[in-house]
Amino acid sequence: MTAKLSDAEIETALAGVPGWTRNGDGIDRQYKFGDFTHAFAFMTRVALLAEKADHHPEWSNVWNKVDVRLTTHDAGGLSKKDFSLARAIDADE
Ligand SMILES: C[C@H](O)[C@H](O)[C@H]1CNC2=NC(N)=NC(=O)C2=N1
Repeated sequence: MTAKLSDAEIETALAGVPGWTRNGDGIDRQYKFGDFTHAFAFMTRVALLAEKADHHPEWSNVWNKVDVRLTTHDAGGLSKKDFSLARAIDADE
């Protein structure tokens, strides 16, 4: 079982993922690209990172924008896995 982080732990972890915003039990970030194909290529890369981590985003895509939300369903809130995947996504940009 993945441990749910406390508010204090979340605040500390947020410092390591600039650009992400906490909203309730998740963290959110919007990515904008030059066009749809670049947005979709990003989604493909993230899909591979998610599979490798066995931790998957809640996300939507409209043309050149991708809205990503990370939360841990098994924990019912934010866990270390969310911040780890956020860092992996941003390291891959
Ligand atoms: C069985 C599988 O390992 C689990 O369902 C994984 C898959 N990906 C997941 N992704 C996210 N965001 N939260 C989870 O709790 C989760 N659990």
